[in-house]
Amino acid sequence: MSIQSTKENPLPAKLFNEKGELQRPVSRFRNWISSEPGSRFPPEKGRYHLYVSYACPWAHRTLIIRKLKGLESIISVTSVHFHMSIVDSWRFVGPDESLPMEDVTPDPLHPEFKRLKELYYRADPNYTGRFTVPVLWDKKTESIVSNESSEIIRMLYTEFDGLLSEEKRKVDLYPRELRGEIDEVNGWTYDNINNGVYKCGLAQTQAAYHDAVTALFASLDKVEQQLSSASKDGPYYFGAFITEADIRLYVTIIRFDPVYVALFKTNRAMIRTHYPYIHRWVKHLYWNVEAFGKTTSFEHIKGHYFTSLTMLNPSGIVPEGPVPDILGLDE
Ligand SMILES: N[C@@H](CCC(=O)N[C@@H](CS)C(=O)NCC(=O)O)C(=O)O
Repeated sequence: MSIQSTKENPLPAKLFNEKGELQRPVSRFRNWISSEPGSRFPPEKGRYHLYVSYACPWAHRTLIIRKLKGLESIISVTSVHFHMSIVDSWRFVGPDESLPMEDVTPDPLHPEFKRLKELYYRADPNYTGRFTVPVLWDKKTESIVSNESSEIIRMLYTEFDGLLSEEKRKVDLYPRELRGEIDEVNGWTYDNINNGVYKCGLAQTQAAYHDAVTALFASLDKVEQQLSSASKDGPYYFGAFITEADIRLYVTIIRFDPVYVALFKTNRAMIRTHYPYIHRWVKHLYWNVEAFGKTTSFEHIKGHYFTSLTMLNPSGIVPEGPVPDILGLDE
């Protein structure tokens, strides 16, 4: 069976395989900021700008690291409006629009730009891919360093360390002794959880949905197990300190009950009722660790998914529940 792009499913047909399963395209701009001598993109204060959406889980990763590493005064940020057009992608807010959260402004570098796609065309007039966030922009060469979040976060871990305080330099989110485990966890977390929820929501056949939702909940069970055994050493995925595994998982789990359960039909269970260890872990990060809580906006998150993915929610109505979006630490 081949999947066609239709009014009901306006996403391009090439995003799906013949089984109706979502195939996320690979990112096109894959340069690295590097402190190596002679590097094309050396770390410099004020040179780079991150374009994000507070709604987007991939962009959310970069916002968390920027705060954890204390890069706020080194890398500036702009968030787009939470509404994403399926055809034209993200837009900047207008000068008179006011949305929650910091840095939701017109493009400060190109005030004439209305949409994120103009940035992509500035970097490459022949660009043909999707216009995704995050984008790490180089002000000096007016080009995109990278639009792949998994690589942007790793640049931010170490490449700016020469500009940071001793305390921030010590923040190590990818410690040598855990790299093997983190990479192993990343593989199935990405396939079955981060991208897995999208595979559930955008599946074009019952079988594709069933396979995705089964893999998703089997992986959540595995995470629950891990957090239960790590909890004797501390509140994080590997116990005592935050690593990349916490960041990659958080951005999906924080959106799970408020969005994915309803919109993506991941409703075999909710985190708050069925996964006590995951629930405790996510509440701790949200309430106690600023880099997580202060970069999370339920207005952007709910507004985005329920009004943008109109093929799943044609009325664009944003559900009021669950109430509250996240429970308190002792609830
Ligand atoms: N591989 C990319 C994926 C980013 C991505 O898919 N972002 C979505 C938002 S959650 C997007 O901007 N989509 C716009 C579009 O497809 O038009 C990354 O991790 O950086």
